[in-house]
Amino acid sequence: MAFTEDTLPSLEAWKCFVRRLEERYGLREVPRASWLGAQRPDFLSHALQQRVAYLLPAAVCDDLSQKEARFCSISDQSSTEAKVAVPGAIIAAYVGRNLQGPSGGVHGGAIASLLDASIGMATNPRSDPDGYVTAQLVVNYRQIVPLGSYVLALAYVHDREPARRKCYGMSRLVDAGALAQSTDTCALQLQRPLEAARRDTARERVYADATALFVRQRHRPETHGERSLQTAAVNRVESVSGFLGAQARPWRASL
Ligand SMILES: CCCCCCCCCCCCCCCC(=O)SCCNC(=O)CCNC(=O)[C@H](O)C(C)(C)COP(=O)(O)OP(=O)(O)OC[C@H]1O[C@@H](n2cnc3c(N)ncnc32)[C@H](O)[C@@H]1OP(=O)(O)O
Repeated sequence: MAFTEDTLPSLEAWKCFVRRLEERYGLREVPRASWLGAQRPDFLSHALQQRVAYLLPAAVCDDLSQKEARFCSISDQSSTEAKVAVPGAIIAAYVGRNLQGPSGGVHGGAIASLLDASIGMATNPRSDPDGYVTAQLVVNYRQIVPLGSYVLALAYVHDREPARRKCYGMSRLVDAGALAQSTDTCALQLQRPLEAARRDTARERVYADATALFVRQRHRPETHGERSLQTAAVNRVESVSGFLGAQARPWRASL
């Protein structure tokens, strides 16, 4: 997949999303060297200014099948630092009518997928997006998610046992309110977990939460042809999007 200017989110949408995240959560991140910066100096300078480490816009949204998964990174793949796992992640997503479940709200599988993806993003180092896979995911559905909502999955890693290849994470799916409404669905990997991911805050409605065990694979499945890290990450995002889309269509047809 080629990364052209067209496949990136608009700078305005991104600025707006980051500003609102900062307002709500006091998000402050350390900038990285740039792969993206070479292509989009305006993105990089804004990222450096805002100190946001990483941006990974995804196509986990209403018109999943039409939307292309989009990806960009402001991390330096070759640096040692980039090999360090990120302990936090956020996915902002629009959950539309094509994700309707039997409850009349958003389908539980779509909710589980968002929670899983966010913990996966917090668990996997940028240098190795395929390293850890979900071994166990426990979801508590606390409130129906209304169709047509904007939601945030706030994830963090609370425990790692590298010797035993295990990593435990948690994520909360909360109402994004006005925070994400003017932006594309997107995701960020964070160098520090958000405090809000750890506990309920009075400010936001919690729709669901999940705990997960991720295990580092001993043997990787065969892949066809050589894949760059970027391609692997895009594939990962596409698979989450694809799952949500595939899940949604049969439900819509049967209702
Ligand atoms: C520039 C680029 C940037 C890109 C940056 C983007 C990042 C983008 C990230 C996106 C994130 C997407 C997130 C989606 C993630 C999936 O959806 S992955 C797909 C769903 N998961 C799977 O398909 C996994 C299938 N299962 C398996 O492959 C294997 O069972 C596993 C999980 C690898 C474990 O198998 P194994 O290696 O034989 O494990 P084994 O040695 O028996 O066990 C290791 C340890 O784990 C424990 N364990 C294993 N399984 C379990 C279990 N189910 N329950 C409890 N304990 C277990 C064992 O008890 C053992 O514990 P200790 O004895 O060491 O204490």
